[in-house]
Amino acid sequence: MKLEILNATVGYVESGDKKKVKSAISLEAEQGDIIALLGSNGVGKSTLLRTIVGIQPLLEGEVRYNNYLIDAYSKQDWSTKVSYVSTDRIMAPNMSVYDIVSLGRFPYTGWMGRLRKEDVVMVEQSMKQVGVWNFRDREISTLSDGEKQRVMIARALAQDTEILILDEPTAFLDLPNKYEIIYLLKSLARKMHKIVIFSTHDFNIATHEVDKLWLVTSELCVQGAPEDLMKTKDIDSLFKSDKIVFDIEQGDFVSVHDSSLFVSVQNNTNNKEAYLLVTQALKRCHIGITNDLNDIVLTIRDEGYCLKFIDHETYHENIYSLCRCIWTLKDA
Ligand SMILES: Nc1ncnc2c1ncn2[C@@H]1O[C@H](COP(=O)(O)OP(=O)(O)OP(=O)(O)O)[C@@H](O)[C@H]1O
Repeated sequence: MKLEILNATVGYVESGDKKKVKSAISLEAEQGDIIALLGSNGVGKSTLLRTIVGIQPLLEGEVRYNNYLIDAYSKQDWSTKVSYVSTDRIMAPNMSVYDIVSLGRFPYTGWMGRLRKEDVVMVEQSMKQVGVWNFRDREISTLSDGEKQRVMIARALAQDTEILILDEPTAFLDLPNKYEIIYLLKSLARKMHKIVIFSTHDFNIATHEVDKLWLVTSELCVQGAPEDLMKTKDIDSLFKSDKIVFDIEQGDFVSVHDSSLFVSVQNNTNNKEAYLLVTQALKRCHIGITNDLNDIVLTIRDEGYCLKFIDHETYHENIYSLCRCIWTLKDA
């Protein structure tokens, strides 16, 4: 199973005119891959995903699946190969979870078709697999965002396709739910050998949880393991800003700033965490860290924090109070 996008241009057609959003897209996905599509706002991620699904026309180039152009597949046939979870709101809020998931069987039954025995098996199996079986009789509008997202994944799973495409499946979810959805998608790729492609703005999830990135920016379109794109520095181009820069040690974008004040930090405790938290707070306050003991000296003690500058010492029970004091020095 291989999906190939070859020198493609994606966009939309307005009053008969082709409006290009992104050109020169060459990417591929293989069976068992979980791929995060990363790119800045408006670069064309959703447009690309909708083009693969067949909702928007491909303007130039080719999209192939198992060597065949996707246009060679009938609409019906393609819907047995690709399922799609969009960001659109569910149009029928009164429908039950069971009925929504059953819609996933449309390529096999037709929109109004009755579910056959094998359809029922697939619908129920999908609900159990993603953990929505217990609310099968609830109206979709009564579910939380995390639960709704699971239902939409169950619907896509019931469609029984080799490729699963999701547009921002973790948007609006809290951290535990984000990770639960990503672990679920990972298991669909690994255990069910599907191709899973999802767009996201969750940089940390994309770089720490997936096998491969499709990185699309206004200048480039590249693919590879997150670390490959860190090595080539392509990842740096994701956000063009003088406020943030990619830090390879942290594996994340960090804010950049010029420090006008420097502090030497002494840790008089055996607690490494205390040191890490203090240095994190100093960075947040845009304070530089130095080894020069002639500067301001901050001593971490078991009972709190001592800040010494010139011949003046202040004591602080917590980091909040310490930071407020440092701010006054910075402003002085
Ligand atoms: N059918 C359409 N009609 C008009 N404009 C469109 C259409 N489809 C896409 N666009 C425009 O194409 C550009 C890319 O949109 P798209 O939603 O693909 O970006 P995106 O990378 O997914 O953005 P985001 O990260 O903000 O979701 C936008 O400027 C959008 O307004």
